[in-house]
Amino acid sequence: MIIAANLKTNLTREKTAKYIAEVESFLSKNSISEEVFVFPATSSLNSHSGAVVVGAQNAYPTTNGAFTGEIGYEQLEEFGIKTILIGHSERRHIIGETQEELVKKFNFYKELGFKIIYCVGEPLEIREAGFDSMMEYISAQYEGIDALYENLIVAYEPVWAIGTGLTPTNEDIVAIHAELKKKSSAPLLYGGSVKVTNAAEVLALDGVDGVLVGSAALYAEHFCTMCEYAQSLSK
Ligand SMILES: O=C[C@H](O)COP(=O)(O)O
Repeated sequence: MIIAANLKTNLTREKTAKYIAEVESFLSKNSISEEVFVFPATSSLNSHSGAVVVGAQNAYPTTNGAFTGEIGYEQLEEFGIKTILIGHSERRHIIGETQEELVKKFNFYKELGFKIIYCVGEPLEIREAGFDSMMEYISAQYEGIDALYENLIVAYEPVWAIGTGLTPTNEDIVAIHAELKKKSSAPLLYGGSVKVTNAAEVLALDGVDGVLVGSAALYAEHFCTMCEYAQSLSK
């Protein structure tokens, strides 16, 4: 299974290094062989070797150049980063990235062979419009994306469940994942208010190949416990 921590705009470089070391040591002591990813803030990226795969939360589709405030492949390559999150709801809805921009980013990092965790998910008003409208909205987020890309992982994250403590019902997660599995056979993660208290339940659901965790992952101990749950449930 796949357990991913998105640290968002949290933790300093020093605290991130400690965090990754703690997770690494836990995985090793407990012989955990699940796929574990950590996405630190850009300023905390660093080279890492071990079981934890460190990825970028974002990067611009360029090797280098005049793109003030952005980083490109050259800055990722320095640290051996070959994994990237694309399409996270905070990038879509807060930063305002369009599908067209995400497609460019996807294609650029795909060409470089990156592992891509591509996020999709609907806001509350779309969810309230019913299942068909919701699936139509999510389908549009697959437009221009190579769903057959061999290094693709998809994360379904309802926008209204992110950082809110709200989650869809288990039945809803299973139903939506079943629909999304028709679009891509890539591993499919669930994200949105996954905590140490519900992670085992979510991980056990049909069609859930792992979780993408934000707030709760900031506690290394909680994140490690989720990795342990994944190991014991491994399917
Ligand atoms: O990338 C992670 C998701 O945005 C989930 O965040 P959350 O666990 O704080 O709800």
